[in-house]
Amino acid sequence: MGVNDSLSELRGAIDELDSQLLTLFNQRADLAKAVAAVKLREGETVDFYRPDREASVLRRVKEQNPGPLKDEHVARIYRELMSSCLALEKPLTVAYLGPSGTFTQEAALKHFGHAVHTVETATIADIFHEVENGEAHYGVVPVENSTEGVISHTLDIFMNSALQICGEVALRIHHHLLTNVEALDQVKVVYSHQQSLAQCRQWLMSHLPGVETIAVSSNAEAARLASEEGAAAIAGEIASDLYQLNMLASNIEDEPNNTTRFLVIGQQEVPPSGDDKTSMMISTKNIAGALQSVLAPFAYAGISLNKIESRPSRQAAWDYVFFVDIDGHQDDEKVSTVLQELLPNVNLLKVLGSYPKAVI
Ligand SMILES: O=C(O)C(=O)C[C@]1(C(=O)O)C=C[C@@H](O)C=C1
Repeated sequence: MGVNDSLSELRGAIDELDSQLLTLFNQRADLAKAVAAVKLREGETVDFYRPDREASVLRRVKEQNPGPLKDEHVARIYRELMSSCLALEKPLTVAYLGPSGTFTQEAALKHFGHAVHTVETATIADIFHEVENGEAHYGVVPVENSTEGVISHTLDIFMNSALQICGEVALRIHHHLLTNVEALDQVKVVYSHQQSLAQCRQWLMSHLPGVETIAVSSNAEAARLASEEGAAAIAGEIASDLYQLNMLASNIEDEPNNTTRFLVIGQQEVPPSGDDKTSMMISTKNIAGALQSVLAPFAYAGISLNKIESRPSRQAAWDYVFFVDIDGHQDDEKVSTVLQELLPNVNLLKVLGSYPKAVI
């Protein structure tokens, strides 16, 4: 079959393959249902969702993909396929920062696929509460942006939470100016979340100088206000569809690689997937060289440090907690040896979770 065949012959061949794919997809779904039955038989508390297994399935299809389909597109197809298989095992509820149309919802759907049920919350703290109370199985919280840095509020909540980090999601963030007015000179007010206003600061200064900007609780809320009041909002594409606003200017973020990283939180510890990260919270003793003595053992063991952030501990003035991300899983011998070594030198060491690095 190829370019010399007629359109109807080629479409007939596609129909034939689609029928085979449909049979194979459903055979795969039957196997996932059988896996669920085995999980129920073997465990008292059952985690139907297995982030480590999902990451290795996605990595494997990307590695084995012969093309011409792009690796990332094949991974997205499998992302949705596994999401549907998991929904047959156990329908999952995932909490995100609402209202609907926020980037956190987009991140949740990117990570879990569209077969999960997403529930909105009013604040980041509420996402933690929903998961802690069992109202939601998992939650997705923003943690850092490549332009604006860390979302300190999220880190602060981790200090008092027993939840585990089960995964990470990286989302390219495109901001658009959404409004139903016809031209830029008719825009009198721009609503958005403060992070998004900051990410578009240069664009606002050069295209809407002197126009009032108002920070609100989320970009979706900004879009809702813009549609009600005839104002403008900076938000993403989903919000433009949801609130029926035109895109007067697109991709207005100052930094072309503007990316936000989100964390998936839940009640489960994730086993190694083969390519993992570990996030931890460390409180050092208030003595000279304390931070050095915490970081040096990672370097000696050849463990890469991805990130270190400090936050006031809120226990005493000028007392700090460090949030550290490293390469590797807490069950890896190299990592667990260093964690043991650190214990005598710190006031607190709390592993927030080991989880697969983002695959899609
Ligand atoms: O392997 C499992 O544990 C499954 O439940 C199957 C499956 C899949 O569809 O491949 C589905 C859900 C899990 O999160 C991981 C993988």
